[in-house]
Amino acid sequence: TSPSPVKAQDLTSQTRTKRLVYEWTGGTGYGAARRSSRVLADERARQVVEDSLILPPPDLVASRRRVSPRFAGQLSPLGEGSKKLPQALIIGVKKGGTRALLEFLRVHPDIRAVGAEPHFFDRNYDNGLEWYRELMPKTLEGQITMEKTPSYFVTREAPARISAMSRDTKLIVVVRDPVTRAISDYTQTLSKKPDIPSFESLTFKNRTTGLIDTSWSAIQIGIYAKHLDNWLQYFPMDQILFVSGERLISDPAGELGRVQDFLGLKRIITDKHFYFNQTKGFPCLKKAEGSSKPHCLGKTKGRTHPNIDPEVVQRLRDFYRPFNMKFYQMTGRFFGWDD
Ligand SMILES: Nc1ncnc2c1ncn2[C@@H]1O[C@H](COP(=O)(O)OS(=O)(=O)O)[C@@H](OP(=O)(O)O)[C@H]1O
Repeated sequence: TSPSPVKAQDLTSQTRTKRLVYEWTGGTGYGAARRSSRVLADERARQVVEDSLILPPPDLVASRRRVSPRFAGQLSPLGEGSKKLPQALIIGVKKGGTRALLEFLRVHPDIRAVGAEPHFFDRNYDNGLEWYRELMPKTLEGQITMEKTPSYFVTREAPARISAMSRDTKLIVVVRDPVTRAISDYTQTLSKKPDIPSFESLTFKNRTTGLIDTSWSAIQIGIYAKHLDNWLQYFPMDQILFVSGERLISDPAGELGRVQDFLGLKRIITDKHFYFNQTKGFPCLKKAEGSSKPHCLGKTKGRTHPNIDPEVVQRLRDFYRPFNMKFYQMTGRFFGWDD
């Protein structure tokens, strides 16, 4: 089959992204002031990032699939309404707090969301938009359809594909301190594969020189500024909202206020909807969507992290600092990860 227009567009984007990434890694001046061997090592690492950031093409599913029951969304009253493509997406980041945000947003009567992660714009794109639309819950006039798939944020093709669906799609990214995010990511993998090497050994290409292995996805995902560059080729900044993963825990109502404003919704989700569950150690909902009972997220959310060698944590903090600074500059928000 001949390539679709979207794929041709993707290729142009790849070239453009590479050029841009090159320009800003060379031109920001971050690190130029203190050119220690560590900084030089970081520069080398950034070069590696530039080459490896373009993630491998997704494992596209060729055949049209039947919609699985686990995708079944919420029903509108009396099952009325129609299925629409999402107008807003939570695109990342993995382990940022994306499930908490979606569960909290579902409390809003004007939001209808798919529970499972459709992975349409990365793994299932070849299934086509109709397949995607079928996954969505029915909505009434004025309601917003949403889904969350955290891997979109680091998928090279995702911005062009989402823009091809609708240039007006609103994008939400929950970001979290990249060092804690990496440890959280590792903790999740460890829970499934207990025999993997230690976090410390996976972090470095060479522990003696301190060269960080930026090809390890746990590290690469946290280079937010670089991934964001790719999105900015297709979407203006005011169409992307950044939610602080830390604030989502310390002040969920505050962050939900910002999200409701961004989506053009009345601020219905407020402080009254949350309580802090001491046992869970996280905010929970007093009443989940469609229920009268309190609801905390499940056991896979809020895992205990292993202790990581403090020197390795410090090395990672040093590595991420210039990328974080760039990210604060781009988004106009200070996330406070480098205090
Ligand atoms: N209210 C509430 N309850 C439980 N957990 C919360 C909450 N708010 C944010 N978080 C944080 O969400 C982290 C998991 O992020 P994601 O849901 O984005 O993970 S995933 O990418 O979908 O696997 C998860 O990471 P870990 O603590 O490392 O497990 C939590 O820290």
